[in-house]
Amino acid sequence: MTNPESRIPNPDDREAIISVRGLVNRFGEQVVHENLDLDVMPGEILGVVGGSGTGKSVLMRSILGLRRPNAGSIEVLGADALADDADSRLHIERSTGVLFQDGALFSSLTVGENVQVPLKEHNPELPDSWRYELALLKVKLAGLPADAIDKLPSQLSGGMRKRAGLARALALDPPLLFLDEPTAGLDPIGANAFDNLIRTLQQALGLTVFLITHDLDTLYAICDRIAVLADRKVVAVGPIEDIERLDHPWVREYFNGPRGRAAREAKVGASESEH
Ligand SMILES: Nc1ncnc2c1ncn2[C@@H]1O[C@H](COP(=O)(O)OP(=O)(O)OP(=O)(O)O)[C@@H](O)[C@H]1O
Repeated sequence: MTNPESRIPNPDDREAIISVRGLVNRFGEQVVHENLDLDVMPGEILGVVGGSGTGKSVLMRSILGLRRPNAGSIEVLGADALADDADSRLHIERSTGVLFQDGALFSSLTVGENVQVPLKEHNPELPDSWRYELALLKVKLAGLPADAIDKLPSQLSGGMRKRAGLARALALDPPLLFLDEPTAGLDPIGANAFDNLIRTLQQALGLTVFLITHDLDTLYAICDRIAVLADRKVVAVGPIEDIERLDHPWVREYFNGPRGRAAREAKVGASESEH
């Protein structure tokens, strides 16, 4: 019999920071998720991939409590994400930052005012000058120049708008960050810079990141594990080396197509030049 005290800790024994069990999501006749299970581990960047319409955004919305699933359970940081009580909702809201695909900034507010929205909502007691300073810190953390704080979203480039959205997502210092296709619409250099920013912030702030993407370069460059959505559930989760060998039709086509090969070769080239 194994003495429990002599067991060597296994990283997989860590408790999940997000735990989804038996998730079902339906829209009328359309079944998007059927008994979907997923664990997100603390401190990881989990890349969530899958064909168009496989339910990546619906999964994220369910975890965030923005959509009530038809069945299943979801725990976020130990709280029941589907509970109706205000305390659980507040706990999850305060612990999660979200960057939606289009940045979802208020177009009539400056970048600084956008970043201050969650601060005003959750820390109304803070003096205005402190809120401004905190917003400035987040703007700089997101890699924007300080003068971007007084600009309107329409005065920024697409890449800068994403960074402004990221600054707002970080406003409350959440341990959990959700990113929906963060590099979509960015040119390759901008996308690469954004990947590096996410990795740097994740390491510096100890974030756990749930990242929906179609971008193979992002998967190879910064994701610790990949979750594949197909056939209405998560068909596999693991490091990319394991996922790319998976015998599943969508996975074969995705990872072994010309883009998959190019991303893999770029990763190999990058690790060789590091040594
Ligand atoms: N509010 C809604 N009402 C009806 N159907 C919906 C709703 N939201 C999502 N769906 C459907 O659920 C399915 C999954 O949508 P979802 O946006 O999660 O896909 P996705 O994997 O994120 O796709 P993509 O990669 O194209 O962004 C789609 O077929 C979509 O049409």
